[in-house]
Amino acid sequence: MKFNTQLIHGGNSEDPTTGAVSTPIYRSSTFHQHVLGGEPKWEYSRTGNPTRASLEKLIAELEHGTAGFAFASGSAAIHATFSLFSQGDHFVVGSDVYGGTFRLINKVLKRFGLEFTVVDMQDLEAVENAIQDNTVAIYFETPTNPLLQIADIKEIANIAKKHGVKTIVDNTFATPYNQQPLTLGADIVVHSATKYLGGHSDVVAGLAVTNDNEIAEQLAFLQNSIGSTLGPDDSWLLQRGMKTLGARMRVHQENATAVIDFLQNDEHIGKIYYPGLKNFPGHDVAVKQMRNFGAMISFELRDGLDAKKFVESLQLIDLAESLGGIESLIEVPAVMTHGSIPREIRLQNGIKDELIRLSVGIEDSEDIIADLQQALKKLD
Ligand SMILES: Cc1ncc(COP(=O)(O)O)c(C=O)c1O
Ligand SMILES: N[C@@H](CCSC[C@H](N)C(=O)O)C(=O)O
Repeated sequence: MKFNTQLIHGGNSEDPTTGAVSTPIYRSSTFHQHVLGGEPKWEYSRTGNPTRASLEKLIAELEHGTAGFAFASGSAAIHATFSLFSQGDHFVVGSDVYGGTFRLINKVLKRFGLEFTVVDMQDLEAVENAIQDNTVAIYFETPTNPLLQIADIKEIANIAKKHGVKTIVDNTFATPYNQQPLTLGADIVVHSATKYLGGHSDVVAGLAVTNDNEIAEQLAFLQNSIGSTLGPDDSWLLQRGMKTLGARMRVHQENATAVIDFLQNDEHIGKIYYPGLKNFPGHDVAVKQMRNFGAMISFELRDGLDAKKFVESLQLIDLAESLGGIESLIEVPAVMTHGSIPREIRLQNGIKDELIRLSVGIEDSEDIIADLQQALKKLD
């Protein structure tokens, strides 16, 4: 089955009891057991729920994994993934990651004895040099949030394999439509499904996928033990949203291409961060490992222009934290999504105070561009 067909017919596309073509919402916390001490397929909804199971099967299929796990948020999926490891274990992590992931690592996981070395994932030599005797995994986003940096998944996974460590990729920005890290050698993929997968800014959810049976068994255990699972209503809503991922991504892409063209030719715009640009550092790797470049764009205004005035002047594009929804969203990472990273670390990693991040939606591109244009004119 090809990708778009899989989106629609994957998972448990037909309910075994009724034949319903939309997976029913099994809104039951527990399930009747016919014999005492048997091994029922369903026993309790934290352990397993048929609606959630359909979604988990679907994401496993889309990412070419063998098992998928749905969580209450992307952060919960990442937390459960790090919970595979133990006190004293060391990780090499990408220097540009979502602010909440930075916070989880520094304010939570370190307290439980996990150790981290932060590395620019574009520098393969630095990645390999950061591996220690107690390193257990390499964790990174590609493209990254918010600088859109590209890491070479295949090369990093090869380094990881050489040293007997796991590769974990946050695939939120690319989605399995644009990139499938497990096929490039990664061991675990995590998602904030709140973003493109859900696609409509109406659900907070997280997913993890692996193709390693041992990891899958442990993740199932952790998902049940920690208990940060996705409920049946949100599981249904997420799977419903995912059915149109391919169709949405095509329009996101078309619009992003038009917006990039506009930004490149507007006199108010300074540096643009977008892997589709030929002179962008990760462009060649992106061409190699992605179907297309996605619809996340970061940029700076020309020196001296007021980013706050610009984002507050937008009328169609929402000033809001999040991305990947059908509506265009804009934000200033230093103040919003990456505010939990201390300023000096943000600056060290290349996130300037005035950096602007745009999630290009699927409205008519002319309207998105007209809105950007009128807000930029206000800066004259
Ligand atoms: C790349 C990335 N990973 C993980 C997360 C965490 O996801 P969630 O907000 O669903 O917890 C986010 C955003 O929140 C993100 O942008
Ligand atoms: N205020 C929230 C930040 C949410 S950011 C959501 C998303 N990852 C994005 O990058 O837009 C928090 O502090 O957790």
